[in-house]
Amino acid sequence: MMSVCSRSPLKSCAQGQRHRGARNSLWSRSSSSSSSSSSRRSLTACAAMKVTLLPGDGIGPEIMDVAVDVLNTIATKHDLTFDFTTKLVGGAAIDEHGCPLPDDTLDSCKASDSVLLAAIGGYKWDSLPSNDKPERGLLNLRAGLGAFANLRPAVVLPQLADASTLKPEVVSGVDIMVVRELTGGIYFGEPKGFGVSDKPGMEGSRTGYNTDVYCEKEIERLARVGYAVARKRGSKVCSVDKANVLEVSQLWREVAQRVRDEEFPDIELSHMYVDNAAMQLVRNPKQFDTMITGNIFGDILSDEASMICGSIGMLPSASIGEDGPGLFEPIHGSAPDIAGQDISNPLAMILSAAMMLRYDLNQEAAADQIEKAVEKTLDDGYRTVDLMSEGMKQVGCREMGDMVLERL
Ligand SMILES: NC(=O)C1=CN([C@@H]2O[C@H](COP(=O)(O)OP(=O)(O)OC[C@H]3O[C@@H](n4cnc5c(N)ncnc54)[C@H](O)[C@@H]3O)[C@@H](O)[C@H]2O)C=CC1
Ligand SMILES: CC(C)CC(=O)C(=O)O
Ligand SMILES: [Mg+2]
Repeated sequence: MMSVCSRSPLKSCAQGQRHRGARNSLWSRSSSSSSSSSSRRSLTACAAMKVTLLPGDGIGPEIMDVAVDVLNTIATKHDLTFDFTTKLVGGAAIDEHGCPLPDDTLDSCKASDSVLLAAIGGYKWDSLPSNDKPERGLLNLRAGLGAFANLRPAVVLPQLADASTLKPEVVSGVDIMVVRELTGGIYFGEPKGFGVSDKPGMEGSRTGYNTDVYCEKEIERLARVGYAVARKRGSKVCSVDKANVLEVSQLWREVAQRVRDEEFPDIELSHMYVDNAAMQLVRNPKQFDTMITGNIFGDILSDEASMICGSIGMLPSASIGEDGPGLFEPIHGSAPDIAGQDISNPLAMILSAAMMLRYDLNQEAAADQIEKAVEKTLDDGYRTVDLMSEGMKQVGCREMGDMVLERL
């Protein structure tokens, strides 16, 4: 059975012994499996794995609770020890400390082997100035950890081929890895702000502006991750940009092509404009293997890809840099519209914990076991409301978590 995110592109460390910089060398390995020497080494008992937990806002705390239960259960089965520290981020941190990313939170994350985040944001904080919003806390966390590459696997599990709004024959077998640049582009570019227009005919009208900017080094390092990831998959990469209009995309395309030509000649590379990519994802998603793209395009395309898989509540992600702990989070937000009702889907959160075990903590077997338990739960017909279809058994967030725990 295909596992949700089993084709690990990167591995870094044994339990409690982070190997700084190890990811880079491992990116170029041609294969990874649970019998690799690094995985075997990880099975020997060693120090506790320090993990900072960031439940955040909205549905964040309820899905985090479930994921922590899963991690605690898997720890007993694999003789692992977690040292969890829970910290505030986003709206919860604003309410308590007046800022969305307190130093104490970032310091804890940096001192950890890995970071697990649920989601941030909510209506309550929507009218704050941009730099004070929960979302800025998340962006600064990603930047603070140097987590520039965001891996978002969009895999259609056979159990959920009919859960998508698209036809089963269109989505069955889809297995896409979106590699999104995460610490640059328009979410970070300067100048940004509000002003007054001097455009002819619009003089005096308020303006809002942002800057989409990438330097060559940012594109190069993201492209390298994308190609290395692709090597462990179908060796086929589609780089998505808007080079027919944007200078920043023209540079993106040129650099992506150069890195491929100079360092990854075995990779089949194509380029696609983002508007076409959005359309092609719905028309024929199976044409894609690995996509590399900038921050905003990857944000949007991965939400679109999630619906190919049945629900945004299914997609986990790993955000990684050259060094330091990775950040693992579902791709969805805090879903304030359903928060506090115990109806959210915790599977993306659980699968993010599995990605953390595999990518950051080198616990391949434990990650496999969690993913299999998720698939078995779906096999047995349990569905949260976002995935619900005729003949299935509807469960809430907590109960879905319990079903996964029973199958671990
Ligand atoms: N990484 C993060 O923490 C992110 C935070 N946000 C923030 O989240 C807040 C809400 O943003 P939206 O645009 O509504 O995006 P969202 O992803 O929170 O929700 C979009 C839709 O999907 C549903 N949904 C999301 N996750 C679900 C789950 N696990 N189970 C079932 N249904 C789920 C929601 O109920 C909603 O109808 C905003 O404040 C936004 O800035 C948005 C995206 C990512
Ligand atoms: C703060 C946002 C950029 C979060 C988001 O939508 C995402 O990372 O998917
Ligand atoms: Mg998003």
